[in-house]
Amino acid sequence: MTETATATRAAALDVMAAVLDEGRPLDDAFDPPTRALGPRDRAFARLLVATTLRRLGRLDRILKGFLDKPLPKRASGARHLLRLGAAQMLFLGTPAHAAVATAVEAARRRQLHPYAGLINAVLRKIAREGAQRLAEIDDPFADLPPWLAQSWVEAYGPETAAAMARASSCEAPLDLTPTDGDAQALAQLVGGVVLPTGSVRLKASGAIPDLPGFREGKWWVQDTAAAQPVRLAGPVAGRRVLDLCAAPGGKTLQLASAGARVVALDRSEPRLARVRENLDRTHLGEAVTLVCADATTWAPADEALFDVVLVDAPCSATGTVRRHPDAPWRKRPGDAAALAPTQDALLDTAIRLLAPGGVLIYGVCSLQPEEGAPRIEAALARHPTVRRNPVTAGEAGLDATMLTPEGDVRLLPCHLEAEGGMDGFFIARLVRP
Ligand SMILES: C[S@@+](CC[C@H](N)C(=O)[O-])C[C@H]1O[C@@H](n2cnc3c(N)ncnc32)[C@H](O)[C@@H]1O
Repeated sequence: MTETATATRAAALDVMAAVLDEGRPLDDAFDPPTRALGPRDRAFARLLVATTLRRLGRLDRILKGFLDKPLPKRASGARHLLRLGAAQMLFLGTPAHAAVATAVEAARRRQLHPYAGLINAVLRKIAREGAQRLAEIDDPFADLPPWLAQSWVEAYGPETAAAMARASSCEAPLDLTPTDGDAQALAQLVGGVVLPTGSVRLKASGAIPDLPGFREGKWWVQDTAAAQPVRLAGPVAGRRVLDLCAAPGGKTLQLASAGARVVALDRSEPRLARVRENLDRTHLGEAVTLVCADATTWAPADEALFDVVLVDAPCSATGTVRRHPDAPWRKRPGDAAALAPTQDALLDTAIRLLAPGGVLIYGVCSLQPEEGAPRIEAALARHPTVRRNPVTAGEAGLDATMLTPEGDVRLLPCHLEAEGGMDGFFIARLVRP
């Protein structure tokens, strides 16, 4: 077994521990343990951890069946190595002898000697019988924490929730938004397809900066669901637009590229720096003023109101599980409800700063019902100056299955299933007559 193969598994183990034991987001946790690996090993470590997290429920069920008694809490390192080893054999096609040997070596390297024998024995059993056990798991919700699955079943019904769960466990394709608005030309340039919703989709991609047109700023990465809020704002050219939660800037770029004069506000300075980078790369910075402030208390110095206000609110982000497979395991049942006061306060600011005749778009990349329609109902009750402006089928390529009876947009991971799905998103459109 090569030294680098063991180092890659040991690094993957460290990332798993940071995510599952310390609750750190995968994107933050990945870099430090894997920095010393070469690009290929790093890519494999990422694939391995992401696959293990995506299939965690199934892997744990299978492992449980091969353990005589549950592993103690202090053995979490051994548990992660078992999960990683099983994921390699059952989902990544790694030969059994390699998966077992590297797991045992990685255990020794991380001072988990007492568990080396157990890891060896359990992974050998999985090599023999794991595929059969996997085939026997007939549960679409197997890879979601039970509270999350339950919340989807209650909100959407068992059939839709099952389709959402299945779609959420697939890797997300790469969606691009063209800087000049010409999706057909961009699809040709990158070898992608234009979705009914207007984004360009790539089924497979290498490193993003190596794709054609990236360095020239011809596009940015944006899931097609995340591109819908701005598409529903109507014509914005020449209009004064406030993007209240702007970073990292996907929607600010859309607004600027459509000719709006944008104030892009976010409370996080480091995240605003990413908006600046994106604006520089796409040459769209001239039309945008960046503001670092808490949106719930902010007012513009000139006190002028805005024609369009966008609230892409912080949320539990359960609609983005496809690209953040760590998220379900780091979230807790009360997370969505805990964000309601912030979402309400952001809506209050948006309505306070909306000019007569103006449009307000509220969006969250969440599938949790409490972050969607109830926030809008509560805002409408607090502010009789605004009303809903229902979205209709056909707008921005959305079909009737993507709309609620009230005219809000409810995008699900299983929408556009044949094309590879989309993130979950809730969008509401309000106007101040
Ligand atoms: C969902 S993200 C926005 C994504 C962004 N609109 C895009 O399309 O790339 C939510 C953002 O809200 C910001 N945020 C959260 N609370 C805020 C507040 N009280 N004031 C301003 N920004 C806030 C976060 O820093 C985060 O960048």
